[in-house]
Formats: sequence, structure tokens, C-alpha cells
Amino acid sequence: MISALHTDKYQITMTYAHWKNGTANHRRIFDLYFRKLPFGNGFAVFAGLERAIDYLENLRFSDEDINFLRSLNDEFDEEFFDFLRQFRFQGNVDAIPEGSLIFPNEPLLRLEGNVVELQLVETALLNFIGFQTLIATKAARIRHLTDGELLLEFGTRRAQEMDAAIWGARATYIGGFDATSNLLAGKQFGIPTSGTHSHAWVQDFHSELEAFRAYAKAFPDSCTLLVDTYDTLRSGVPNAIKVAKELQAIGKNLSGIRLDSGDLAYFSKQSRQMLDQAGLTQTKIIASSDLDENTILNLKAQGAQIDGWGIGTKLITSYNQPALGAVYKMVARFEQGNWKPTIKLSSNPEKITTPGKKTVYRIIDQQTQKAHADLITESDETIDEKKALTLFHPIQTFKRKRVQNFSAVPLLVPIFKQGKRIYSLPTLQEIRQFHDQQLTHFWDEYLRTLNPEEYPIDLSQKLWDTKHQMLESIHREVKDRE
Ligand SMILES: Nc1ncnc2c1ncn2[C@@H]1O[C@H](COP(=O)(O)OP(=O)(O)OP(=O)(O)O)[C@@H](O)[C@H]1O
Ligand SMILES: O=P(O)(O)OC[C@H]1O[C@H](OP(=O)(O)OP(=O)(O)O)[C@H](O)[C@@H]1O
Ligand SMILES: O=C(O)c1cccnc1
Repeated sequence: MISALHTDKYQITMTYAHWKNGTANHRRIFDLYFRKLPFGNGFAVFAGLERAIDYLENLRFSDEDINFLRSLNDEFDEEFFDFLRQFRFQGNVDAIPEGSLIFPNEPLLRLEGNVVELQLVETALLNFIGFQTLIATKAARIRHLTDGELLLEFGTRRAQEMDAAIWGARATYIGGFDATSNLLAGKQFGIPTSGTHSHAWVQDFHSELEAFRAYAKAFPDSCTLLVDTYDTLRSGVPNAIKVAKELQAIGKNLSGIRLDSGDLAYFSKQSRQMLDQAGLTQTKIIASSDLDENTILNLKAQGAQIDGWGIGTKLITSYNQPALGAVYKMVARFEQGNWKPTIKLSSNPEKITTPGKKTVYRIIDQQTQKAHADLITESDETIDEKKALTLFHPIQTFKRKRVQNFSAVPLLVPIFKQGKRIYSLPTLQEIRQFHDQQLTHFWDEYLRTLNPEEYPIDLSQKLWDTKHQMLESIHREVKDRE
């Protein structure tokens, strides 16, 4: 169970202040979203929802949690602790399913409830979803360049501690990896696991050949030999070939060799030639060594002969971009029987929040089955699929497109109703397949890893009008006060 104290202290201080002021039950809506795509990619892959659901469903302040808060000797009244003890998440949540392709500024989670419960869960939700989405997106970038090749996640030893290794492994599987080296992730999520051997295994014997023989004896049906401990082409590969012949003599095949240092393009081409000349065309070449999507692309451009990739550090730590920058913003307050949109201004137009209770549709062409755009609307709007729809860029509004014969697919699905989960969790396999299937709805121009086309995220006319009326009225008020 995830502790209720996995949060920032200000969520508790605000909860206390609301409780003290008698405003704890005021109804609000918050959106969770991100503002900018990571890695310069054309899309992100949504991950982290399952953990977020588990957290919301089981959120409790235990006696130990309360004792700890009491021990802080802050100004909390004793009765506040009773309030916390009885606390349960009672809100409504709608969310985009895991594995979906997602884009900046669209609500990924929409939460409706009382202000304290919505405030309390902010930090943990951002923590789970920000990290897992980032890693799933990184994995999808790598998958995009390695169609049909084996992708192994090797990151645990370099990950930011245990949770990052385990939930990161899950995210890489959603993004298209085939297996993880982390056994706990395998046990917990049913991800296929893989393991070759280390340099220490080779160093542990008097000779490399002896080490390879011993390993092959232990795993005659699934033996991959690490060939770079001493000299890849003069010792490692020739010894692996010797052992492969010995395996052949007992009717077995050497599954693979692994290259873990040096010039991977050169070594892989030479190794392939040597293996093929020895008749070992079935033996695969796996590469590892600080790989990421850029190195992989470059190795491919050099004609590297690599069938599988073991990727650790740069994937699991999201080395070149360590945070997604997801945010959680209040968008509506319930007042005098109605939802009133709220807005947060910024001198940067991209950072101005989109007010009100909203929903998101993916506008998919009925003929090509490709997505035109995502359209954010007010939640009570309907889209008539029989009529033409005009889509326009929310900032450069002169950029317009009229579409017909489309399906408007709602992206948000109900997850919790008054604190009760009404969503049945898909299996991880289903999430991974769903992700794969979602990719087919996007033109290649949005999917390429370098300088992709920007996929349109548009506002309905009604929502755009609401936002701009609010902006104008705030500007007027500020001016009047001057
Ligand atoms: N042909 C290649 N083109 C571009 N990058 C390559 C090529 N071959 C290997 N690389 C990358 O170059 C880097 C080499 O790393 P490094 O200099 O640490 O040496 P290494 O060969 O891995 O040796 P060691 O592990 O013994 O330190 C790795 O990130 C690897 O993925
Ligand atoms: O390079 P990464 O993408 O981070 O992938 C994980 C690395 O971890 C292992 O090396 P390590 O030197 O830790 O152990 P070893 O002695 O088994 O090679 C493995 O051989 C990879 O090189
Ligand atoms: O199985 C492997 O070869 C492996 C696993 C984790 C890290 N490095 C290598």
C-alpha cells in the first residue's frame, strides 16, 4: 500500500487550513496534463494510471502516519487527526487509458471532488504519471527505430532506486520493449524476463573458453555468450563459435552472442560474418553499452548487424530529459449550484490554463482511420459526426481545417464515481497491444523521432470563446484597478 504521506507537506497544510475554515467540502475540478513533449518526440505514451488508481483506491492515513504528523509539533488541532483518520477518496475521476498516445495540454486525468481530497492527491499522481509516461515515451522512441528486433530492458542497476526500476520496467514494456532483466517486475507484472551473463562469469574461470563451456552446459537451450571480456574478434567470437559447434554436436544451437564494448558497428559486422561462415546463421547478435535511440540510429546507418538491443542507463533514467513536467491545475469551482471555470494566467500564452470542465475527442478520419487532431471541448458539448467540423489552431487561429466523415472518439473514460472504482483494469498485455494499435491511427510524420510534425491539439469554438472571454474580463478588471 502506498503511504498517504507520500506527498508534499503543503498538501497537508492546505487541507488543515480548509478544515479549519470550514471550506473542506467545497467542490472543485482539477486537470492533470503536461505542457511540452519530451525528447522532441511527436507524441507521449500515457503510463502510470494503474498505480494512480491503486493509490486513490487505498488512500488511508494510518495511525503511524498520524503519529508522525503529531510528532511534528505543528499547529494541527487534535480533531484534525480524526478527520484524516476517516479520510477516504470520494471523488470522480476520468482518465485516458494507459498506452494511449497523448499530447500537450489535454487533460489526461480529470478529477472532481472536494477541494481537500483533490489537493491531497496532487503530488503522488504527478509523481507516478510523470515518471512512467516519460519512460514509456523513451521506450516508444527506441521501439520506433527497431521494428521487429528484440528490445531488452537492462536498467535496474542504474535506475533511481527500486520503484523507478520496477515501474520503469513496466513502462518500457508498454512502450514496446520485449523483456526486462528485473525479476520482481517480471513477477509483479507478468513481463517476460531475460538474462545473459556478466564479465565476472568469464573472469571467474581460468579461460574464456572454459567459462563459455560451463555456461552452455547449464543453459544448452538458451545460451547467449558475452564475447568482449578479453578480445572480441580474436578470442570472444572464436570461442563462442567453438562452443556453438559443441552444442550442435548434441543437437543444440547457440542462441546468441552479446557485444558490450568497442565499435559495435564494426564488431557486429565482423561477428556476423564469422558466425555465418561457421554456419551459425541462427545465432543472434545482441548489443549493449550505453545505448539510446540516437546511438541505435547511428549504428544502423553504419550497417550494424544487430538483432537485439540491451538498454539500461539511458532508458531507465531518461538520461537526456529527467522529468516530464506534468502539472495539476484547478479548472472549475462549484458555486451557487453551477460549475464556474477558473483560469491561471501567465505571461507565456502556452502556460495559461484552459478553464472549465472539459473533455477530449480524437477526430479520426473514417476512411483512412488516421487522426486529424485532438479536440478539447466543454464537457456538455456534443459533436455531430454527420456535419462538417472546423478545427483551428488555438493560438494561430487563422490555421483552419474543415473535416467531414470523421469519428469523434472520446479519450477520457470514467475511472471512479464518488470514490468507487468503476473501471476494470486492463492487463499489461492488453495495454501494450492497445498502445501498438493506437500507433496505427497516426501518420508517420507525427511518429518520426527527429523533428516530427506537430499534431494539432485544438479547442472547440465554445471553449475557445470561454477562455478568451475570461482573459478579456481579467485584463479589464486589472486595468480598471490601475
Ligand atoms: N560504431 C559506433 N558508432 C557510434 N557509437 C558507438 C559505436 N560503437 C559504440 N558506440 C557507443 O560509443 C560509446 C562507447 O563507450 P565507451 O567509450 O565508454 O567505451 P566502450 O567501448 O563501451 O568500452 P568500456 O565499456 O570498456 O569502457 C557507447 O555509448 C556505445 O554505445
Ligand atoms: O550500458 P547500459 O545501457 O547501462 O546497460 C546495462 C549495462 O550493465 C551491464 O554492464 P556492467 O558494467 O554494469 O556489468 P558487466 O560487468 O556485467 O558488464 C551490461 O553489460 C550493460 O553494459
Ligand atoms: O542479462 C544481461 O545481459 C544484463 C542484465 C542487466 C544488465 N546488464 C546485462
